[in-house]
Amino acid sequence: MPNLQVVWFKRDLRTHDHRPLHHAALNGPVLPIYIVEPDIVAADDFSAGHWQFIRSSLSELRRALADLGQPLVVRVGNAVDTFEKLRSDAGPFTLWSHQETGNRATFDRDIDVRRWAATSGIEMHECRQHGVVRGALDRDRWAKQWQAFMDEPETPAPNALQSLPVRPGPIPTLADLDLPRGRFEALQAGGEEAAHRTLQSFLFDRGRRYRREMSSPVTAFQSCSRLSPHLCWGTISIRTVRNAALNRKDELSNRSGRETADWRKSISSFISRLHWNGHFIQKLESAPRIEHESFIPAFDAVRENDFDTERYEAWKAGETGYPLVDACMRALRATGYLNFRMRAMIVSFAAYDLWLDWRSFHDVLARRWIDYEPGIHFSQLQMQSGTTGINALRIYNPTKQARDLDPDGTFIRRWVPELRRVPDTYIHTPWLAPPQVQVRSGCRIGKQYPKPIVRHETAARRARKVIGEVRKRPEVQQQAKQVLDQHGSRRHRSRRKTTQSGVKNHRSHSDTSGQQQTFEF
Ligand SMILES: Cc1cc2nc3c(=O)[nH]c(=O)nc-3n(C[C@H](O)[C@H](O)[C@H](O)COP(=O)(O)OP(=O)(O)OC[C@H]3O[C@@H](n4cnc5c(N)ncnc54)[C@H](O)[C@@H]3O)c2cc1C
Repeated sequence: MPNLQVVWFKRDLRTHDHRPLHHAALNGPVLPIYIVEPDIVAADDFSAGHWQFIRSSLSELRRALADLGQPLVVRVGNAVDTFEKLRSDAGPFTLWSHQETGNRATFDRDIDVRRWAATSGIEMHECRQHGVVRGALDRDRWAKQWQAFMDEPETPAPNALQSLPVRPGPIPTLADLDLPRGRFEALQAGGEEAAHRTLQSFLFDRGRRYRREMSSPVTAFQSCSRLSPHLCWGTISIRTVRNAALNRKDELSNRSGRETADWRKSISSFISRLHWNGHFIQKLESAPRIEHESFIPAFDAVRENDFDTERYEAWKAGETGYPLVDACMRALRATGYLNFRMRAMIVSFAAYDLWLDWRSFHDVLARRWIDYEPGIHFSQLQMQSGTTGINALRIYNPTKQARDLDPDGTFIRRWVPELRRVPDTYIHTPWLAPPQVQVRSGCRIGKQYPKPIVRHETAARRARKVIGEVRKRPEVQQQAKQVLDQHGSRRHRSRRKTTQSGVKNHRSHSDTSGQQQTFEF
């Protein structure tokens, strides 16, 4: 009897383009397993929303694998203990999984599993995912390596799996895991089928105006791909998404007309963002310390003693008095989603206007993003908080963002019902509405809706000064050069310009739509 092949599913809940599954099936009977790890579920960065998405994905994966012959097995417990029990029950096996670039807990867990495998006679194979490069990294060649990885053929799901005498085990509910029901209203559905439907509807229906509409919260929920939770929990591979986008681009190349031109630009913008996915995850892979420490450690001292509970709670609850910030925080809580620009704005507001350390609020966002991808999350939080040392400071003015991106207050009124009847003139600055207007619209400032908890202009001026001074220090400039060498994108080098601190920096540039700035570093 050939050796048992165990496929360990983690953030890769699919059958198509799943190399561990494909290779395992070529080598013997396959036991597909997902391990629910209580320590990881109980951590500050895990939420009921995540579990809802994962759970629906697991149910579908179980059905898909059952159709092939062997349903997904689910166990609750520590990974090493689970594998050790399997070894003592079933004898030695070969273990297959994807490499994972996760948080510290999963990083340590993977080290433990590797160590256990090495000392237990278990052959273990970890396949690449996301185009991230493990081990020694030459950033100059990274883009080429990413490209080569993406150009490799997609692997099909196996035709059939041998049925094994093993109890599948229940997939725990939220209650089983002691996870409080979130206040979600419209969470995206998990599963491989939903991922493919989402991809198709974006490429052939919703995505035409993506390039122009990606930054406004009014349009982004519909016009952006919405593939992020699927990419982050692996219900579709980034290679499959990229190939589908490239095919669509080819198909459009033979056509003309305005609509086609819109489509072409949108698909090109989308493809470049897929590249960023790996680019950002690579930073955490290369420097796991950025989960707990700023890229430039000197920035850790800048805000760490200034935590203000009242400000933090107001931001978290969507009660800051700035309508677009509050609408975003509430929309995120209800849907698990925000588009890039709004994510950047709420972080900028927390970090600069409220002067909160990114480490003090990262977990709220991690729990709320349904697409929590640690590599992107930590890199972006730090970029938007000014702690990388190499990016131009971008302090978003929340009132200007609101006027530009939600001019008539559609999004604000949807998520901040207190402001529903406030006239257009005051929807972005309700605190300026005369008392009689406040009474008429049923929204008195300080009663039904708070007055702004900080003055943006004053806070932004102070933040720019403090961060600018730190950046001028010679040791910080030295560290910034190292950060750029280790993590900086090698694309668009010619666009870099020298900043006031002397550090080579990326100039932020806009899509021709003038909407979303591209932030690569
Ligand atoms: C503070 C902050 C935290 C973020 N945290 C996450 C996170 O935890 N998980 C996550 O997937 N994205 C994160 N992003 C990046 C980005 O906002 C989301 O990828 C995007 O909004 C997801 O929506 P979409 O799939 O509709 O995106 P689309 O615009 O349709 O993009 C398609 C895909 O490209 C990738 N992508 C797009 N923009 C970026 C970017 N700026 N950086 C890296 N990859 C990108 C994502 O995989 C995304 O799903 C964060 C951004 C900020 C500012």
